[in-house]
Amino acid sequence: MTTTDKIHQTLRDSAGMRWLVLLLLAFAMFCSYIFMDILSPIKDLMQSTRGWDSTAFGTMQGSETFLNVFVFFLIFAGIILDKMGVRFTAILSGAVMLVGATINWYAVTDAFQGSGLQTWFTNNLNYIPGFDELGISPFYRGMPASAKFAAIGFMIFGCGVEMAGITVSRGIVKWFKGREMALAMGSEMALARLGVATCMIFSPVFAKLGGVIDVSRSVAFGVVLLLIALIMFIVYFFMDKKLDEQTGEAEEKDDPFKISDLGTILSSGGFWLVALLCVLYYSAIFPFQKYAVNMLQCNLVFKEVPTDSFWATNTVTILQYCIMLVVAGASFASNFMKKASMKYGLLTLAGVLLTVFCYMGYMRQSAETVFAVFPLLAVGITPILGNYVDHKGKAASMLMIGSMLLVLCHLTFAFVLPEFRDNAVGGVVIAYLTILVLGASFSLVPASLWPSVPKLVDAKIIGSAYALIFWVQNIGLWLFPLLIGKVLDKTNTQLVADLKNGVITPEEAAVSYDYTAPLVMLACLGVAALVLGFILKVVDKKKGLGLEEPNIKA
Ligand SMILES: NCCCC[C@H](NC(=O)[C@@H](N)CC(=O)O)C(=O)O
Repeated sequence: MTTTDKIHQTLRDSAGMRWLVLLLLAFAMFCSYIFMDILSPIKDLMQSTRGWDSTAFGTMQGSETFLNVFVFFLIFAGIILDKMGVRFTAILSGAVMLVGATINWYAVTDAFQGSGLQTWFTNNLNYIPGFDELGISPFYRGMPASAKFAAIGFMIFGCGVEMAGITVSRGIVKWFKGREMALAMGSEMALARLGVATCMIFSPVFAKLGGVIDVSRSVAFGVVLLLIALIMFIVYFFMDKKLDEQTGEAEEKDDPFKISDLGTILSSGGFWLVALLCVLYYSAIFPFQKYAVNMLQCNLVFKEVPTDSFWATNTVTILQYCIMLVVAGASFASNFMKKASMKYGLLTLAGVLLTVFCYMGYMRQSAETVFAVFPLLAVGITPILGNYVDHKGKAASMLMIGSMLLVLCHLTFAFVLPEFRDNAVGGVVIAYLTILVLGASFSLVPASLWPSVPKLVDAKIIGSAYALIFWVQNIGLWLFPLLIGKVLDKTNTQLVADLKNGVITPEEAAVSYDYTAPLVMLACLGVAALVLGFILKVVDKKKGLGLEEPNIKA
């Protein structure tokens, strides 16, 4: 390297620095995905210790998207990102997440119980005029005070986490465009999936620590992680500042963002195709994730598992988590291996571990351990597929294949799985295979969708473009969990009546739903996503959008 080359080298040109930046951003997202689902695995404890029934729990969980969707916070977040730049917005989003999470934590502590605040919330904030009539209010009369206050915190956290999501995406584009951008995004998403698995395993552990139940400990664990996320964003701030000093390109000053830029995004046909594909695809995945364990309970017969000791209940799950870490590491490492034999060796190891993983889930035989395989494939293959997009392209084709697999999986859950209800082995095997294929689909689409956005809009307005896509997507993420619940009740009228009349117990009813109709509804979303994927491929070919082109041109 000559002296001149050295002078022109920026932080971004150093692979080590680039990947350090990715680690900072991805770890912050890992922490925020943990908080996002921190209460999901302890729904039962929220009911027994804080009196949150399913409606209170669901309403509190749903509050996350409220400000983003109905108060258009995500749109403002995009504008802030494009006006103020990545590093300012990263710190702002980290701080907003932390404030929201702290309120959420205080709401579930013992200190809140019996406080003046609890009395006030019990008597006030029963509805939001206008929203209540539409059935979209995050509060209702009779909602426990702690759930109302927690919902306020979760709403604020929701603004921060989605703002962080678009900021991290734009940060990755800034540091990796023209380099390993899809691999970087894939690795970031793989770590986010690991975050979901982490909270599923560790949240109950913290809540039950030392044999004394305290749900606020789980939330406190999440708050501490969000503090670490903020520190990660602060470190990122200084690295990003240094980069701008080196390149002399202050993104937010050189070519300031104007509101009219939003019109430019909205008038792009390619952008709309990707945004609609995103809402259709993610609406068939994230909302399904909330019901998947119950769907398996309703379609398979599981043997009783001892719950008397922590280790009897959790050993297999913790081992599965360790395997997941190894698979993630092997997948990530395989992208950097120069020798093909090493690469295949690591992939074979991942395959063997995957088999062990499935076998343990089968031995443990519970819906949660069977479904635990879902993030595993996504963790393992998202970085590999990202690497493929970087070097070979084919993003539009991957979107189509991913949507096709999604349809196939939902139809298998709807029509094939129920046929194996009395066949313990056959049912579990079909469930595993279908969940694995669904996990592959959940790698194909995200790994190709997000890195395609920078090819459709100008770099200056990429933050607003991501924000608009997230906003459209959030509408689906709010609507479909609600619709699945309503369709379930409407298509299981006998069950609902029997439960009401006391013919069956709530425990029996909970595992006896017929999921055919909601699953067909989700498969229809997949068909619509497939059609859009096909149109996108045709448009890409006609207009030369470059979606099938690799990110790294030799
Ligand atoms: N760099 C990729 C960013 C998108 C990742 C994507 N997450 C979302 O779309 C979130 N808006 C989801 C949510 O709000 O729950 C993902 O695949 O996880």
